[in-house]
Amino acid sequence: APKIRKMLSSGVCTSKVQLPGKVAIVTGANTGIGKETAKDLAQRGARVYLACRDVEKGELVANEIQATTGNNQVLVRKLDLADTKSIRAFAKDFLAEEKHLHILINNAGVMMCPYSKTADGFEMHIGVNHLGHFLLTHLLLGKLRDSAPSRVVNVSSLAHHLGRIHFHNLQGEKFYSAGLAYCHSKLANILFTQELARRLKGSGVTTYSVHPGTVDSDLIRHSSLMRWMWQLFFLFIKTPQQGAQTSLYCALTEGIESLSGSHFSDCHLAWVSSQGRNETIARRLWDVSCDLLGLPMDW
Ligand SMILES: NC(=O)c1ccc[n+]([C@@H]2O[C@H](COP(=O)([O-])OP(=O)(O)OC[C@H]3O[C@@H](n4cnc5c(N)ncnc54)[C@H](O)[C@@H]3O)[C@@H](O)[C@H]2O)c1
Repeated sequence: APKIRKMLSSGVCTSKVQLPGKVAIVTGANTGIGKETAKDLAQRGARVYLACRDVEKGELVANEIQATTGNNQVLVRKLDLADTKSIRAFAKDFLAEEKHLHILINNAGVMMCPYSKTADGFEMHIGVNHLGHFLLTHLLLGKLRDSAPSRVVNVSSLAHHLGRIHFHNLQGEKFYSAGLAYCHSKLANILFTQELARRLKGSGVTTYSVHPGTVDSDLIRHSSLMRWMWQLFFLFIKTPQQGAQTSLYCALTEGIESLSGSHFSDCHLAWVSSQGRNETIARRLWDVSCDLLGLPMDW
């Protein structure tokens, strides 16, 4: 099965780029796609911060990555994207301890979890997947600008095609479906990427959104239907290492800077839904996100 999976997975990042002296952050790096992304960046010599909710699990993974790559610059820091205090504390400590940030991979995510709220009262999918990463990027942007050329990769999903940004129901106030809440948040990742690219034009900081493929990971833990479908189609499902390739492609490949704001899948440009290409919605989502997080709108 692994051989067949390999054949079916066309997207492979073939970049030979090495990263000595470069600094990267990967959110949700203690499992799945994030762990494999962090491992590859460490293999290339970067100092990699594993930004994890569970520091103990993160330390185990950091030890494993250090042992397999021989890179001891793999560090774990606490980050709970469901709590803006934790996000601010992570950013404050990082900014104090590091001079540079070259690669930010906004990878962490929750999918189809039962209705719940973040510490700040945001619905969990939009709160963690979109608002948490929006705030994190905001807080780290100065460092990214100072370290340019630098990149922000937002891990979205093909599921964004089913997403809609309903501004009157952004937090599931009027109606809620866990499956759709995930799709909406992944659409928000794409709109954020595009608006960020527009605002960062000429700064040397570029940004990309990614669909990693359908990947065997813990993400589907909340849905027995998804687990059943994953088993049925297991030959078509990527390993986490294969799932990391498009994030790596966007973080590393030279010469894609003019494609800042674009969406990628299988290491190629990918189609985005019509809502995902709507500049008016992207601008309004930016403003609403700033409002919810108490941020200035012109960052
Ligand atoms: N697996 C797939 O088929 C698939 C498909 C499309 C998109 N994606 C996206 O890929 C990304 C990675 O998912 P994965 O498949 O590796 O799943 P995963 O569940 O293995 O990884 C998600 C990571 O996010 C972390 N996380 C969750 N809530 C967090 C919080 N509040 N604060 C900090 N970290 C938190 C988890 O601890 C975990 O490390 C997600 O953004 C997901 O939406 C996955």
